Amino acid sequence: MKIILASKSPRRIELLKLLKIDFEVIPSNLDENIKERDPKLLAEKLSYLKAMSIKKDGVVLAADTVVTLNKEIFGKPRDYKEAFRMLKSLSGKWHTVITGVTIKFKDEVITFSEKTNVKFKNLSKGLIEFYINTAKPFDKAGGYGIQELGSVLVEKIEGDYFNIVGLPISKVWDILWDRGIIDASKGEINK
Ligand SMILES: Cc1cn([C@H]2C[C@H](O)[C@@H](COP(=O)(O)OP(=O)(O)OP(=O)(O)O)O2)c(=O)[nH]c1=O
Repeated sequence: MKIILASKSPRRIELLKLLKIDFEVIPSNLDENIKERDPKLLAEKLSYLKAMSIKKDGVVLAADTVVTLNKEIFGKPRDYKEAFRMLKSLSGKWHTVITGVTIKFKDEVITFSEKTNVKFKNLSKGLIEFYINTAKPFDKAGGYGIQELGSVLVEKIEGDYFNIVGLPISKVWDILWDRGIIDASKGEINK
């Protein structure tokens, strides 16, 4: 069965490539403005809506990542000011990155979410300014990307690194493997 990744995110494409499976990319172009204040439910609902918006036959995989601090949700910053405010409030604290995932099969839909905790260093004004001007993190939840220059903002993490980048690939793998979507015969000797 063909796997369809419903995402325009270059990071998700790269992460799914790590699994060495064939897939097609069809971005969902969903309007992400929905009314939901609970971060976990928001990430799960958006991933569900993204998956459901793809009408083509196949196993559809979609995800949504949000950053949350004390129940406040940080999506993608609209501009410099908002990115600065986000990074300033994340400075020196633990926050949580939640990625909601939906996998739609022919007769089953699975939605779940994965949480990873991230502790930021104390960030000086100069470092935050340098980071925003250099990395321009306006397409990233929370205003940073741990996989690039954002790595220098981070002191430690607790949980799945790949979940922060946008897809908890180990859990996604288990779901596909358990349902026989991955061609296990590839692992046979001499094949
Ligand atoms: C926290 C964090 C987020 N991100 C990214 C992952 C997501 O691409 C983005 C959050 O936006 P999303 O709305 O989850 O995804 P998207 O709009 O980029 O792509 P699509 O809806 O088509 O799948 O932030 C990083 O790349 N690194 C990080 O460290």
